[in-house]
Amino acid sequence: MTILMKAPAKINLTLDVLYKRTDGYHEVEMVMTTIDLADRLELRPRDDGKIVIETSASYVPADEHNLAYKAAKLIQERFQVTRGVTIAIDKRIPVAAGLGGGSSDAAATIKGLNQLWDLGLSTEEMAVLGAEVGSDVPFCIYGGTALAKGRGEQIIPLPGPPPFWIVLAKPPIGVSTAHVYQHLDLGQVSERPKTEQMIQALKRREFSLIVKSMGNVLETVTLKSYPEVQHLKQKLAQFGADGVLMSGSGPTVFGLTQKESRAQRIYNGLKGFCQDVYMVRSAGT
Ligand SMILES: C[C@@](CO)(OP(=O)(O)O)[C@H](O)COP(=O)(O)OP(=O)(O)OC[C@H]1O[C@@H](n2ccc(N)nc2=O)[C@H](O)[C@@H]1O
Ligand SMILES: Nc1ncnc2c1ncn2[C@@H]1O[C@H](COP(=O)(O)OP(=O)(O)O)[C@@H](O)[C@H]1O
Repeated sequence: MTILMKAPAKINLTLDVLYKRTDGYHEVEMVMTTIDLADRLELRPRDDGKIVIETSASYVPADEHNLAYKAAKLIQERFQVTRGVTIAIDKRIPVAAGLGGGSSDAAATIKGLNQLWDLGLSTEEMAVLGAEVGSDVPFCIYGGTALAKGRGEQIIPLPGPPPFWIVLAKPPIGVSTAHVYQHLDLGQVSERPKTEQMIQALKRREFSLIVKSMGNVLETVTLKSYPEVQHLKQKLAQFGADGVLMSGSGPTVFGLTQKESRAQRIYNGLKGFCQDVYMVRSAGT
């Protein structure tokens, strides 16, 4: 039996950091939603007990550093599984971009192996396992739209937003999440995202209020280090995006609009300034 899984990317509609914890992580409050840009995973059973990663992208590790490998290894050990698996990853989500691609591959692996190895795990149990692989993995297990708290692993599902288009632009740099958190100075943050207002906006399915509530405190680090990220934000706004923000630790920025024709105009405009531009639908319902 071969299992096929879709591993979608996320964007952060809000990302607030409350304080730095004694364990080195940061206490966060963030609203995340799934978008229609996804890696494809094929999970093929192996009799030799090995975990083998095959990937189309040369810049993604094909060894034990791959988050899908880590997820499979964790499950093998935790449930004393003697069977192996080949995980073929068709990489479509930009890497080290703030879109959670690796986390989503790990989540898809956990869900896929739950089927392939008949583990009978609930969503909650899979999310707890996922948190051992990375802070964003539990959200990817649930998918949809959710408030994430703690270091990101505590998931409170939220109603999905009304449909909208997202234009993503990724400058040709990779940003390390650890580096961005390390250099965050909460004293420098003057504007916080309106998390509670975002939750209300989602409950009321009010696009204009969603746009007004967006914010990401990690922009204070990434925009300072990489002026091109700020430049792309300005271009997204200039070409007509209603809400513009950096996703996660960056460097990908996104613009939202409800009109397909406007999204197309923004996409065409951005193409003149940036090689990596995507136009996708929201998928967080
Ligand atoms: C910033 C966010 C927003 O969604 O996403 P990305 O930009 O990576 O997509 C997440 O908080 C990223 O989650 P994830 O990428 O899973 O992080 P992890 O692997 O758990 O941690 C990587 C490193 O980031 C720092 N870290 C992460 C989460 C957190 N709440 N506080 C932290 O300080 C720690 O230094 C940690 O060693
Ligand atoms: N399956 C995977 N897909 C992408 N990157 C991966 C994967 N496994 C491990 N990585 C590593 O994780 C790092 C972060 O990748 P990614 O999850 O794409 O970042 P982000 O969460 O910022 O979008 C990269 O430097 C990459 O080398």
